[in-house]
Amino acid sequence: MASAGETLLALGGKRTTGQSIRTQNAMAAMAIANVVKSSLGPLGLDKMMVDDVGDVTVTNDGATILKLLEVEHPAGKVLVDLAQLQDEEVGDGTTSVAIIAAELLKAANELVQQKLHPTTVINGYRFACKEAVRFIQENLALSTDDLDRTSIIKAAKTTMSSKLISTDSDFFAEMCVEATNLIKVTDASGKATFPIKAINVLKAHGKSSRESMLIRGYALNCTRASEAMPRKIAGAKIACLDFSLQKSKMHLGISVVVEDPSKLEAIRREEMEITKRRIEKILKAGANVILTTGGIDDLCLKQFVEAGALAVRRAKKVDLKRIAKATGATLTSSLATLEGDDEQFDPSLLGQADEVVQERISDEELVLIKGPKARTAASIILRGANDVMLDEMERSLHDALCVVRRVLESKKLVVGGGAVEAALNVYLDNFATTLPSREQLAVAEFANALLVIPKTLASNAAKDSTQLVAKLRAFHYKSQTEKENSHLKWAGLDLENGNIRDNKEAGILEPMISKVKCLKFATEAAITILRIDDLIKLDKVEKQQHDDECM
Ligand SMILES: Nc1ncnc2c1ncn2[C@@H]1O[C@H](COP(=O)(O)OP(=O)(O)OP(=O)(O)O)[C@@H](O)[C@H]1O
Repeated sequence: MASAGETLLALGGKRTTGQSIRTQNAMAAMAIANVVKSSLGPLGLDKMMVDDVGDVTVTNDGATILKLLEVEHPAGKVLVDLAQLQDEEVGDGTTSVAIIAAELLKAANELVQQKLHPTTVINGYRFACKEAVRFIQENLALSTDDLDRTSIIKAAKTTMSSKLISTDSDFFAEMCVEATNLIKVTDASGKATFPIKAINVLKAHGKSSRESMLIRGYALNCTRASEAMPRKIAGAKIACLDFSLQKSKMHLGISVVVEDPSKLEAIRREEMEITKRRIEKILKAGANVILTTGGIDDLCLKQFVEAGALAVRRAKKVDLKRIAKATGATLTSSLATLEGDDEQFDPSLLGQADEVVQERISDEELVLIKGPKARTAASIILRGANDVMLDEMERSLHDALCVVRRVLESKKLVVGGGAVEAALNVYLDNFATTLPSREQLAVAEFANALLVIPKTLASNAAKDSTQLVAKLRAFHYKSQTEKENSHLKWAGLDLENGNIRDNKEAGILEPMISKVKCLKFATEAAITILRIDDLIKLDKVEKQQHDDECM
């Protein structure tokens, strides 16, 4: 039987409308946010996820937790997508965005229950979000002049404070800032960008995380194909190939009928000759380092050894793409020319680097491409006890790299530890009273919903959240109403001591873009779900019945 708000469809399915669907969606969003809530902040805890084949993931990253949850509820899925979006756009703040969105939705649902039209709530939320972003940009952002290397390191440390590597955050923050600076690219207009995908992160079992290292250059987790090849090549000319240098075989489905048995040997020889000729062409173009995604036959290795070249087989395609970008090479998938005649390998396809060398780093042999000509490159080798730990270290490092990049690109920071949320709460609360329309209620609820962040941070740190947040609001009220106390706008939570402190001085800094995007995305997601007032769910077609019909 259908429950209240649900009607049965003639087609075979269910339709849920009005308040019932709104409450259902808000509850689903809250359920999802509650999963990640306890992982927020420096004293938040980790989650252990075990998938259907028994793979274990231990993480504190909101986006990863939500991705692994396999949420089925449509409104819940919006929240999962929201966290992914924040992850892609900013890299950090994924837990916060899910929590704020769920809180906004809960508040909106209550307003609608009090007979405020959803459209009014939506307008109020949009208005409040716009005003909040403006307030952050004008009053809460730390200007470019205050930014130096230490501030960037502090921002990286803040994002790592909640992660597994928090105890070594000084060490890793330095490493992230150095690595990001290494891959700086300045375009023609003089604008600097930091494509952090160019940083290759390798993971190696064993030793402690402190023994992780940064390498200037691209580290390829492969060794040279033969011991007879040189270990080091200076003035490297690099060919990046996406095909095998093995005995060439006929394509599948092609058959050659040979009537004369003596011709068989000739065919075999020619098969080998084709590859030999290819290698000759590559070497003739000037290549002395050959990297390929495919295999290299032992017979062909001889040619490389004789030419004094260094060849690497079975490299990952993604690595070769990055090496090609860094050295100015072109990843070549065949030697065929457009004219269709004989195969060619043009010297312009080669990339250049100061040196390519095989070195023993930690316990492994790696091929390093040092001083690439087109762009600089950086690699980080992570050390850790086991896979689970290394994976989480990689995720945390990724978050920190994203934060460093954002700070370097936008050059704006805000203070963390609930400072921004509390300041916005006080400001929007006052701002709401100046609005003579119904939207006033929605703006006030928006302001209240933001307090979920300091409240959760405090309760995760086992502190009295009600008292702490009240104290924090009082500080921010003073900062906004008394000119001589304006420095109190940097007041945030001191979670270790359960107090309020100047978080700017304490070095709890976050990129401004992370907060701004977090607010914008959370508001948009809440609005998307709030707009729904009808859910039509069709019944699944019974497979058994379908099979019977087919028989
Ligand atoms: N030392 C600190 N003292 C007080 N608050 C802190 C401290 N370090 C971080 N925070 C706060 O913790 C929150 C960030 O927590 P966390 O890193 O767990 O979540 P997230 O960044 O939202 O999501 P994720 O890291 O999972 O993508 C921010 O609000 C930040 O201001």
